[in-house]
Amino acid sequence: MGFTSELWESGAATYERIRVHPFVQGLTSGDLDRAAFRHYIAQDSHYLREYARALNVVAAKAPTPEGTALFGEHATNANAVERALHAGFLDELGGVDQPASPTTVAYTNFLLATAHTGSFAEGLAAVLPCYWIYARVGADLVDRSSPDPLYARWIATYGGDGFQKIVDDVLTVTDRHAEGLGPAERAAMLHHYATAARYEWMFWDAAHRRETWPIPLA
Ligand SMILES: Cc1ncc(CN)c(N)n1
Repeated sequence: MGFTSELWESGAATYERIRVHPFVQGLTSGDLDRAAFRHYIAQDSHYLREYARALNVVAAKAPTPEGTALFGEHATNANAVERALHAGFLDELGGVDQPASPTTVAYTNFLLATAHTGSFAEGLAAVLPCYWIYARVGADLVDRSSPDPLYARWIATYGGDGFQKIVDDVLTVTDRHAEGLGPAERAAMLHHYATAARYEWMFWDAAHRRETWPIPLA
């Protein structure tokens, strides 16, 4: 691996905190409160809609036709495949109509702002933790899976070879693109990656706390 190993290092301490977070540990032990999982899935539906938008912006800025096709396809997947998975969960858990939480809004605004205002490299670094951290969490949990069939399904999705292949493709694009970048752009990538990794921790934590807005809309 090339520059992506530096990116991973910039979020490694955050990843360790994600790995031991009670939400993540509760998925594999089966002890996670179903209400927290339901909250997470509902928030993730909001998240994925905006994430797909950010991916489409990254796709538009990609310097090669292959890059444009790859991220465009992933945007479609985030909208279609992952959201269909979530719809299945919500069917079983009971649908929930909740507004995007403060953490969901902050994370998705960060992704969209970085993708729109930054270079291709910057947008790429911002969207990368969403891919990579989920693949790592899935890989860490897949052997133990979960006694809860719903959580086992979630773990199998992100711990499976199909998701890993998607992530490997993005890591290859990232390493290749980073070869031609100077120190300033690499530093910006490290910063955006580490920021998005922290938002990933916050997303699990917000679901665990079932975060809502402290003040309702009037
Ligand atoms: C918050 C979040 N981060 C990552 C993923 C995996 N695509 C997701 N579904 N949700």
